[in-house]
Amino acid sequence: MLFLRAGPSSAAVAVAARRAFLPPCAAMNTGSFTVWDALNFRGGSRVEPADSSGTEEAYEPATGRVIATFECSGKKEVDLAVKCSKLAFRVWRRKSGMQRSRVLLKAAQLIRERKDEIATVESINNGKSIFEARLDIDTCWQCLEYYAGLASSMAGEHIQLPHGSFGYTRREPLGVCVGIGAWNYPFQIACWKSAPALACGNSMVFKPSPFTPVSAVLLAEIYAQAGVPRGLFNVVQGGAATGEFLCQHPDVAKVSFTGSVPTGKKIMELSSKGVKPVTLELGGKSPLIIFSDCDLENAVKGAMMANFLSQGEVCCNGTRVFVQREILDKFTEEVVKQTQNIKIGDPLLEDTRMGPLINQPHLERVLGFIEEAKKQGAEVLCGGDVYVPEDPKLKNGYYMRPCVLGMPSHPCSLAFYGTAHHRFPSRDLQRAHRVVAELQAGVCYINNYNVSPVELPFGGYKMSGFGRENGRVTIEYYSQLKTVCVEMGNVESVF
Ligand SMILES: C[N+](C)(C)CCCC=O
Repeated sequence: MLFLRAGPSSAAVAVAARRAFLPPCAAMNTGSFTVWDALNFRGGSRVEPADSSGTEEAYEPATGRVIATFECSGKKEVDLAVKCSKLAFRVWRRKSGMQRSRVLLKAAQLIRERKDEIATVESINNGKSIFEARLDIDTCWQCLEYYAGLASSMAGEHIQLPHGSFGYTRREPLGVCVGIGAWNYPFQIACWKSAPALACGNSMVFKPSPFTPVSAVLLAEIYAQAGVPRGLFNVVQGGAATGEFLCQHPDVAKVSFTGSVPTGKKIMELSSKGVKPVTLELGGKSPLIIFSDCDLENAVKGAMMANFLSQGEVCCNGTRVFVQREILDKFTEEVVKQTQNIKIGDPLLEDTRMGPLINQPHLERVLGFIEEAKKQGAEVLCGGDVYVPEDPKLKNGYYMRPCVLGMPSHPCSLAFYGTAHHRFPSRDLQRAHRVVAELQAGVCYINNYNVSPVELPFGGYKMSGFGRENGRVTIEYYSQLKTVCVEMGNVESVF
């Protein structure tokens, strides 16, 4: 179905006209999926943007096909989305926590019911295996359920003052929040940002990465179906220009971003002009420490989880693996063996465990990192080259064989980037906790890696950002505290 509003740009009209002649439904198969529907969502429906800051194409990484062509939202469209969001906020903020909770629970149930469909879209647009995409979607409905549970727990304090006077605090929502997502976990990021925001009584305008524009609109439809006020959760598509309009908008109260360090800095700079709080969930190149007293089998499994989820395109991956010398050879042998056994291929096949990288430039960048590491003395122990699957429809996909590098003792440019998260397997729990206390990292895993229970706060230290997603603490990042001071006696003026 196609929705148009008055006054779209000529480019948006052109896209809409093209869509009007195309079939309305999309086959959910590798090599044939195409999105004809509008990808912006505003005021409760899919819409073409009112103006444009450029045209983008989204790809299916497995085949290199264009699956969607869309207009990037311009200033006018961003204004309209924020306006809708502001109106919906006025309604939503007055709901009780229990009322908001019921809507979030309904949305969680809808995500569960549509899990396979959402995971399929995610797998096609991102390239990750369907097996993994389903696990991602599980953390999405869990996140909504978790914040539904917390929605009614937002409360203040009562504080007694002398002579019967008193004060109290109210925990209040911020207003229109902006979420800006990354391409590695498109639907998950939209949920991890919107669930706490909405639970606290905020509204949201969400901008997905232009590489993965498709699934956030499904979330918008789900929220609408679950009963949020029209305009509470809007989606604008676009790249840097659209992001800038959002960050600079005077009616935006907060920006939460997941993505690269340079873009995070830019977002912080733009938001600072309006003194807007930001949450930054940025990249990292985290160390993974393997102690010699570990359970080797679990340590190897942990190293695989730390490096190869989502084709290795994960912000908190443990890409620098430090292994105690006594077990280095055995550990390396096992990791190389298991890496070579990873089934690469069509992401929609049930037995595939690794799909293609997100796009051609990214593939070239990763291959370039490997070349650079080799120049610095690293030895390729397996993979690191382009992979061409046998299936002819995948021959233009962005595939690479997963790579294990034996690193020299001196640092490689490949390895040192930022600091996010650490983990190390050890049976000596005293040592584990002692080391954790010394690490400069937002998340530490002991005897596991890259698991994502929504009850636990997630985020980085230092260049990997600040603020947190998930966990109870995130309520504080989507709300503000109002203090009310009540005088029960006469005013004692100093004048
Ligand atoms: C779900 N993971 C694996 C913890 C990744 C979270 C998002 C980071 O890129």
